[in-house]
Amino acid sequence: MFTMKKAALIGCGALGSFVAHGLKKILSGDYELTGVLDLRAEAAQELAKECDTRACANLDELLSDAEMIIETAGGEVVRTYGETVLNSGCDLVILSVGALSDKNLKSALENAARSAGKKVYVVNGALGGLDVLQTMSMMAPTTALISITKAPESLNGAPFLEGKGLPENKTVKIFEGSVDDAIRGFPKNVNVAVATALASNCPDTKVIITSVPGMKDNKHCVHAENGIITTDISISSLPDPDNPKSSTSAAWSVLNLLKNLAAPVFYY
Ligand SMILES: NC(=O)C1=CN([C@@H]2O[C@H](COP(=O)(O)OP(=O)(O)OC[C@H]3O[C@@H](n4cnc5c(N)ncnc54)[C@H](OP(=O)(O)O)[C@@H]3O)[C@@H](O)[C@H]2O)C=CC1
Ligand SMILES: O=C([O-])CC(=O)C(=O)O
Repeated sequence: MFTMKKAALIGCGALGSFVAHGLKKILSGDYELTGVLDLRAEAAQELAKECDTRACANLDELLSDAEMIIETAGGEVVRTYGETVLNSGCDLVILSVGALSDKNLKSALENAARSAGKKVYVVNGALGGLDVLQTMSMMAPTTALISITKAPESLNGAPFLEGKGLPENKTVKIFEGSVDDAIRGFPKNVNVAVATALASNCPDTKVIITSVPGMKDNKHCVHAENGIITTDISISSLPDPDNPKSSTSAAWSVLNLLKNLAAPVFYY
């Protein structure tokens, strides 16, 4: 039986705020939001006030009253806090799955989760269909390609672009290469690519990133094959009004995971 769970959140930006409000509005029967933490103390204080919870000053304070930590902050938080969260006896929900492209970090988190008897949950995020990719990889070796298309303002600022702005008047393919190079070059844009590679167990997943001026949606298309199943997953979703790099659907996928964990029937 699922009993009321104490959930706390790291990262009070666009998606974290959406998740915190969603927890209060639609999941308050199953989850209590016990605290929020952000690098910017004022962001945490504002969200805490809006959601009637604690603004915590550090991780220890956040962990002091939590059974689950939801990361909506960025890969660095997964790297620096992940093991501590699990060792403290909390489950960890990860949005910045790009961090798991680091194999050492991934196995350290797996080991910590196993020893603590806790789980790391990787959400579908702005994509979807990770279950299909994982099922395919169980059946047979799977190959995958992901094509990511966004407007220039959703991509500008990525380290790969080295400060250069993308053209506002023409479509440009700006990247074609490996998942590891993609997440290094676009850490806030291609978490979906790392999720694809991990779920399909295809480290050679190819990534294509295209900038399309005037594009309204963030679009993610995965093509995967294993000789038995061929799948095409295509998701277009609106950028978050507070952060055009991120799709609000990614925050919804966190809420949906939490809903599934609390429900008697799990739509996996
Ligand atoms: N899996 C998926 O499909 C998707 C994953 N993502 C991931 O989700 C993350 C959050 O997205 P979004 O909400 O749009 O990003 P935002 O930049 O709007 O919010 C991130 C927040 O986390 C804070 N933060 C950063 N580092 C730390 C830290 N060490 N401790 C506490 N707080 C910290 C930031 O503070 P500050 O502003 O000071 O840096 C900021 O307030 C992205 O970075 C990306 O990695 C996003 C979209 C889809
Ligand atoms: O939200 C999106 O469109 C996808 C994204 O930023 C990511 O995968 O990092």
